Amino acid sequence: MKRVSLLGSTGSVGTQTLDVISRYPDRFQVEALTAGQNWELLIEQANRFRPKQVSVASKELADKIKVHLPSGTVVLHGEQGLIETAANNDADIVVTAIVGSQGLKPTLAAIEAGKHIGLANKETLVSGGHLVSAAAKRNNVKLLPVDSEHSAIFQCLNGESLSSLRKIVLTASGGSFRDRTREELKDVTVKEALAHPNWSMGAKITIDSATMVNKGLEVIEAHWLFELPYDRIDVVIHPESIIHSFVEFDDRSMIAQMGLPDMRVPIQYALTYPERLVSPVHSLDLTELGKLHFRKMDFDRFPCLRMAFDCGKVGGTMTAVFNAANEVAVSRFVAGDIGFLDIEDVIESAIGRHEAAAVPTLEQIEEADGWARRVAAQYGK
Ligand SMILES: NC(=O)C1=CN([C@@H]2O[C@H](COP(=O)(O)OP(=O)(O)OC[C@H]3O[C@@H](n4cnc5c(N)ncnc54)[C@H](OP(=O)(O)O)[C@@H]3O)[C@@H](O)[C@H]2O)C=CC1
Ligand SMILES: CC(=O)[C@@H](O)[C@H](O)COP(=O)(O)O
Ligand SMILES: [Mn+2]
Repeated sequence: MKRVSLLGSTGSVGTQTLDVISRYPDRFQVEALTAGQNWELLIEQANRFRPKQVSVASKELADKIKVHLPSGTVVLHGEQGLIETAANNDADIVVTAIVGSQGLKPTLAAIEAGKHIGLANKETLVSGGHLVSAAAKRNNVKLLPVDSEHSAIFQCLNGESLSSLRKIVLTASGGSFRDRTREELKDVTVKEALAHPNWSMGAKITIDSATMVNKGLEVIEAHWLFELPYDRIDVVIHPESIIHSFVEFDDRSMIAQMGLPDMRVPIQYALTYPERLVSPVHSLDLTELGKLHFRKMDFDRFPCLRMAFDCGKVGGTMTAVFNAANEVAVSRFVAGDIGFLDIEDVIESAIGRHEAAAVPTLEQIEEADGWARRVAAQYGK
């Protein structure tokens, strides 16, 4: 029986993780669940999966839900609640399905407590990749990728010698606006940005996909997960999201992982690795599909991806600044406060003014993150 703590159980990855878990009641036990604001769904989940701990964003919400939970379920809240549910229980694996750099501290706490990580929260590695990577090694903890591209690469590298790996190639759908020119992006709406062509996901990552920030975060995530320099990480546009990523070896063999775009596949693989269990996801019929398409990445059309590569190469606190500025910019865009193209200007204004600290401590990362949030909040005011 594998015991699972799930941070962000009410979100897109969180609910799909519970869907996977519910199909294998003899294999999984839910140890802890956490939500932000969606207390009603959390109550439903807690009564179904009977975790020992739950956590919500605030004390107010914790007080509100107490009476609706199974007896014996401990209710926590805030940052400390996330850290407790990540580290202070009997979980074997913590699935980080929470959004944003707030995932960093609980992830580090889980690793220090010796728990394996099913890593969906890419912002964690973008903000503090070197800390997470070092802690995982020190504690002999596995970082099992949930992000579809990284799961794909992880699967392609199964049993392979990393010394003969030439490069990895992340595929990018191009997001909601992939066929629009920059001129046509000026007045796009939040509703249009939220209409991803292939994946149904939370709002923040869907906007990130449209700006290509998502691929930028994924490049940095891949740098830490697979310990590769940035010049051995490529990105190509693949509009169908059928090939989830691929790798090339020294002998020029390429191995790709493919399947219909459904997050339950990488989620399940992270939970059951190295086993492969039956999944409810439909088979991919390549004859029905007929063709797959690939295009060179256009860094002028998608400047956020160029910025992500540049920040990754600078390293230190620069990637945390990139991430934090983007988080604020996306919230402001969704709130109708700035336009779609302002997102890249917000990021540029923060990274352009930041003096990166190399090999930062957690405190330095938090400081840089907070600074970038203030700069991004002030943009245009
Ligand atoms: N969705 C996808 O298919 C994929 C997502 N990812 C990554 O996985 C992560 C989650 O994405 P996704 O599921 O789409 O996001 P969602 O927005 O759907 O879900 C986010 C989750 O985080 C919780 N949360 C938000 N703020 C807080 C807070 N202050 N305190 C505690 N919990 C909080 C939300 O709670 P509530 O809703 O209750 O407020 C919710 O459970 C992201 O890092 C994303 O980049 C990676 C690959 C694919
Ligand atoms: C499902 C998943 O892993 C997302 O990160 C997805 O890949 C977004 O797609 P694009 O960023 O390629 O549009
Ligand atoms: Mn992805």
